[in-house]
Formats: sequence, C-alpha cells, structure tokens
Amino acid sequence: MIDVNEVTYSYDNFPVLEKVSFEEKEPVIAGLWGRNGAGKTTLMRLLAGHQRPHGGTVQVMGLAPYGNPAAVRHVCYMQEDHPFSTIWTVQDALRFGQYFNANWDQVTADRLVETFRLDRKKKVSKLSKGMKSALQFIIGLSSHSDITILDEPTNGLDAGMRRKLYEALRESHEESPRLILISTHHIEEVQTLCESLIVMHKGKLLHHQPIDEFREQGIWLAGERNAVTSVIDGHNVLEQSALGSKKIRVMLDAPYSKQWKEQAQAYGLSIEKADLQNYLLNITEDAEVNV
Ligand SMILES: Nc1ncnc2c1ncn2[C@@H]1O[C@H](COP(=O)(O)OP(=O)(O)OP(=O)(O)O)[C@@H](O)[C@H]1O
Repeated sequence: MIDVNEVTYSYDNFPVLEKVSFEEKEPVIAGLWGRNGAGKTTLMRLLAGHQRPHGGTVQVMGLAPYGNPAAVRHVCYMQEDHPFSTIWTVQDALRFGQYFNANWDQVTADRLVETFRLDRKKKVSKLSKGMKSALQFIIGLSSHSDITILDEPTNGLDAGMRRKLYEALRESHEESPRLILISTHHIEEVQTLCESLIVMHKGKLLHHQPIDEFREQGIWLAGERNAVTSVIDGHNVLEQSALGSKKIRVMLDAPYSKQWKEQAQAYGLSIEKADLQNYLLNITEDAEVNV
C-alpha cells in the first residue's frame, strides 16, 4: 500500500531523511513515532505528494504521489494544524472533505460530529485546539481513503475525548480496513490500536516491526548492585538509577522473556516490563549510560 525506498530529503542541503526504506503491504493501523525533528512530518508530506523525494522513491498504491492526482486520490493526509480557510465553518470543512474524497462516508462524519459535540455553524478559526483536532480527525476518518495519514490527531484533546477518538478509529478500521498511519508522541495510548510501528530517529528509520515485538522489548531489573552488575554484563543498559546506597535499577534492551525472568529470580532481582514510551525514549537517547 505504501512503499518507501531509499528515500532522502534535505532542507537547504541539511539532510532530514537519509535512505529511509520500509513498506506497509496490509491495511493496518501503523504508528509513526520519533522525537521532535526526527523527520516524521517530512515523511508524511512525501507520502501525501506535497513534496518530491530528492533521492529514492515513494509509492502509494503503486504510484508516485508527487504531482500525480491519480495517486493522491488514494491518500487523505490530515496534517497537524490543517490550514482551513479562515471563513469556513465546520460544515464548510466537512463539505471540503466530502468534495475531495471519493469514498467519503457521511454517516461516520455525522455520527462523529455528534460524538465530539461540534457546532456545524461555528467558524473553524474560532474552534479550540482540541475541537480543531477533532474536526481534522472526523475528516480523516470519514474520507475512507485507502491511505489515511493522521498527524498527531489527539493534539489538545482531553483524556475523555482521546478515548472517544481511539474507539471511533478502532470501530471504523474494523468495519472497513484500510491503511491508517498515525504520527503520535502518545505511543502508550495508541499502541493497542496499532499492528505495526515505525520508529524514526534523526532522519533514519530505526525500526519497523509488528508492535507486538516492541511490547516485549525493554525490562527493568532491580536489586543489589553487585547482583545487577553481574546479570547485565555484556547487555545494553538503557537507563539506570540508584535505589539507596546498595541497590540499583536498570533498564535493559532485552525481552521480557521466560529466560530473563528465570535469570532475575536466580539472582534475587525484581524484573518488570518497561513501558513502551520509556523504552522508545531510551533507544533514541544519545547519551551513553555507564553502570
Ligand atoms: N520547511 C523547512 N525548512 C527547513 N527545515 C525544515 C523545514 N521543515 C522541517 N525542517 C527540519 O527538518 C527536520 C525534520 O523535521 P520534521 O518536521 O520532518 O520532523 P518531525 O519528526 O515531524 O518533528 P516534530 O515531532 O517536532 O513535528 C527538522 O530538523 C526540522 O527543523
């Protein structure tokens, strides 16, 4: 459905994407995670045909999107802070969504306008940040595009609204599977929805894997300093902190596996699964950790 092959992109000769390659062949919900400036927006803009890659190729449904209406009609890209016309009302924005998306689902749009309690007559420029995110999400989800790209869809939404958004996303995807790419900094919240996770770091693709594989990765070990030190010898320590004067706690880049649980037990250590957000922050942390 999308194919990114050896893609490079620079702004003013400064490389922001370097030989990025990955494919999504199935209509899954995929998460796109990376720290600020990792290159996520640039990648999404290339997929949406807003920019042309400087090297390599981007394909959506087998077609290069840049300057290609036949390719772009398969894509709905709801960028963060979409530049709606200042004179548009919510209803005008929904009409814009309907006009530009051949598979538009008005029933979903109407239902979600109720769910998020949007006032159709209100000017988009007068919406709160969260309400504007909700409107963008409604357009993205109702587009029923083969490829829907949602950039930080929960921006400004409170926890209750975020939960409604995730429910709507799950239901809509179950009813009609399509590729939905979600760029997010809140990976803990969306991870149960996603089947695949793309991790960008400094313009490079760090990982692209089924999210189940990430869920198992990253463990916390805690206990006597000497015992911890012997167990972690030769392994990648991602984070550590002292627990009083004799004990330490370390995060390892290792799986929460039977083997590690047995190892921890044998050395009298506690073992816990690290949360995904923390794990991702640590594997994209440049500072060395010394025990
Ligand atoms: N129009 C532009 N001109 C020059 N540099 C740019 C431009 N847009 C982005 N950049 C730079 O490209 C790099 C990647 O930016 P990009 O917006 O793709 O990252 P991102 O992962 O989406 O970041 P964030 O999570 O902060 O939105 C950054 O160093 C950014 O400063």
